[in-house]
This record gives sequence, structure tokens and C-alpha cells, in this order.
Amino acid sequence: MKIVLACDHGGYELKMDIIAHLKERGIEVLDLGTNNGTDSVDYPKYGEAAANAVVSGEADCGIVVCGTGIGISYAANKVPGIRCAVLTDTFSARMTKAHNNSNMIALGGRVVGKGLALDIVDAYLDTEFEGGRHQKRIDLLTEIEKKHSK
Ligand SMILES: O=C(CO)[C@H](O)[C@H](O)[C@H](O)COP(=O)(O)O
Repeated sequence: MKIVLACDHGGYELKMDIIAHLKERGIEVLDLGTNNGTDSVDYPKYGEAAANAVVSGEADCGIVVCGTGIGISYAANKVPGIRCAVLTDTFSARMTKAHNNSNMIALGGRVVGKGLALDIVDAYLDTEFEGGRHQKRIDLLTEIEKKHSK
């Protein structure tokens, strides 16, 4: 499995904690920046870059981090085919894979601490999509996407 990560300055520290954790788990990581927490950068381009890596198949899924997780999730979700959930708890982390088959998650470096964030990442990665009735609902989401991308 290969996971793409990206962040803005507000998410840099947490992104590096997540990368270290993923490497400990033996997971291959693609880090698309930003590369420090001091220079102010714009989250949309980092969210889009990570999303591109997921939809192209370069990465299996993505984790993006900004101050709140919100702005960078918006950017990722603008890319057709992306389902990116902002997460602050482990129940939602499991559900967003089991029911929504999210292919990206977003975290807030100014919202969740390292311990909770790593639990959220593990809960997301260790849960399987359940399919069935949930696939039908994802297909409906894809239809909305197609309808509005003309
Ligand atoms: O949280 C964010 C977007 O949802 C980003 O981290 C932004 O950078 C944040 O909104 C503004 O942060 P700044 O450090 O004051 O530029």
C-alpha cells in the first residue's frame, strides 16, 4: 500500500508525525509537501496535488492536513473521484471507510493531538469498505459529480 500525504504550514508537524507512524507500520509514503511549518503556503494546491495522486492511481489513498482539515479537504473533494472526510474521532474514521469508502482523509493540525490523530489514521486504514447498500449510495454520489462537471 502507498499513501500520499500533503499539508500546509498549519498541518506540517502533524503530517510528519503521521508519516513516521506510517513508516513504522511498513507503509510506503509519498510526501507532496509542504516541507516546513514556518513558511505560509496555500492549502488548495496541496489538497489538489494529493487528490491527483489518488485518482491517477499513483497512491492507494491520501491523508491531508491543514490547520483545521477543512480547507484542504475542500480542495481534495473538488477533484472528481475523491471522497475526502475531515475526521476528529475514531468512530467516524471507521465509518468513513466502512460506509463511505473514503479514499482520502483530512485532519486538523490545530485541532487534534498526535495521539488521537494516529488512532484516527489506524482506524481508517484498518477498516474495510462493506459494499452492498453503501456502494449504491456511492454510485449516487458519483452521479451527482458527473451531473455537475459538465
Ligand atoms: O485550516 C486551514 C484551512 O482550513 C489552513 O491551515 C489555513 O492555513 C488557515 O485557515 C489559516 O491559517 P494561517 O496560518 O492563519 O494562514
